This record gives sequence, C-alpha cells and structure tokens, in this order.
Amino acid sequence: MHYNHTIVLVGPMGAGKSTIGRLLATELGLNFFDSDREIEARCGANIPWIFDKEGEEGFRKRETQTIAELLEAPDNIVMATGGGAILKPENRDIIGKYSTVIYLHTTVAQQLQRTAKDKNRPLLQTENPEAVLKALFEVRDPLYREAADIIVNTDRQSPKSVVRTIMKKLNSL
Ligand SMILES: Nc1ncnc2c1ncn2[C@@H]1O[C@H](COP(=O)(O)OP(=O)(O)O)[C@@H](O)[C@H]1O
Ligand SMILES: O=C(O)C1=C[C@@H](OP(=O)(O)O)[C@@H](O)[C@H](O)C1
Ligand SMILES: [Mg+2]
Repeated sequence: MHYNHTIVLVGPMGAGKSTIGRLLATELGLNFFDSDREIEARCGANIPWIFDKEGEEGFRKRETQTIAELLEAPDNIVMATGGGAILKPENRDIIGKYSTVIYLHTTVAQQLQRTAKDKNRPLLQTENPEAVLKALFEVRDPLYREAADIIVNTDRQSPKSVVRTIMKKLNSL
C-alpha cells in the first residue's frame, strides 16, 4: 500500500462523507472523525447555532482549527470534512500534506434528496436549496478535483459498495 494512511473525505453536502467515512474507518481499522461533529463538541453547540451567532465566517474559523488539530495528531485517521472545508487554502494545504484525499461525488438531484429532511445544514434552509447546491457546486467542484487523489461517484451505489470501490482504488495507488 503506497498511499498516505490518513484518509480525508471531501465533496458536497449529501455526497455521503459522514456515512461512508465511518464505514471506511471500520474497514481500515482506524478511528473516524467527522469535522462537523468535532466542531460541535469543542463549541458545545450545534452548527445552526454557530452559523446564527457567529456567521459562516465564525464557523469557518472553527473548522480550520479543528481540521488542523485532527490531522496534526500523530495517529492515522479517517476524517469526513464538511462540504465547504475545501474553500480555504490553509485547509487544502494541511489536508494535502497529511492525507490521501477522496472526493465523493454525486448529482445535485441526489444531494437534494439526501439532505431534504435534515435541518442541520444552515446553507440549505432556504426557498431554493437546488439553486444553492448548484451555485456551490460551480465554485467547489474544481477545488475538490484539484485536491483529490481518488474520485468516487456515490450516486447509484450503496454506502457499502462505495467503500468497496474506495478500497480497490486505494490499493491501486
Ligand atoms: N451511497 C448512498 N446511497 C444512499 N444514501 C446515502 C448514500 N450515502 C449517504 N446516504 C444518505 O444520505 C444522507 C446524507 O449523508 P451524509 O453522510 O450525511 O453526507 P455528507 O456528510 O456528505 O453531507 C444520509 O441520510 C445518508 O444515510
Ligand atoms: O457545504 C458546506 O458549506 C457545509 C456542509 C456541512 O457538512 P456536510 O457536507 O457534511 O453536509 C457543514 O459543514 C455545514 O453545514 C456547511
Ligand atoms: Mg457530513
């Protein structure tokens, strides 16, 4: 195996980063961290509260700090990031330095379905979440691609099957 054994999952909301990250960590025998859950634990409040009280900028500062903390620790881990973690050059640098990066990709239609009932994503609590997802995709897709060592489509594959695809691709790096 020739890849960096710390794995970071990037990609848009609803691509499956949190779900697949946990399964992949079990498969690899590594601890799993979801940067969003770690931000919430450190802050003692949930993401909607952070966005409401500190704005997206406040959330992004916490996100950068948390991602750095998790990746600078000595152990190999699997980490799911939030969809916007790719925006900051500092995050891209540290993720690239410490990990093998997997871009989980899906369609906007799937993202909409998978995120519809969840109120924990402040950016999607709007009249037209489809337009938001499309606009975010335009900006972020090139950044995800640039960062990625592996790209996997999660559109028509179960989480288990996505993990199998990832394992094959990791083993051929
Ligand atoms: N490959 C998949 N097929 C079907 N549903 C999925 C798949 N991956 C994730 N989901 C579902 O989509 C929702 C969002 O997944 P999540 O892991 O939170 O995405 P992300 O962390 O990328 O925003 C969850 O309800 C999850 O069960
Ligand atoms: O795309 C984004 O900017 C965000 C994605 C969310 O994580 P998921 O990608 O896990 O939904 C979470 O970090 C926050 O609501 C902002
Ligand atoms: Mg997530």
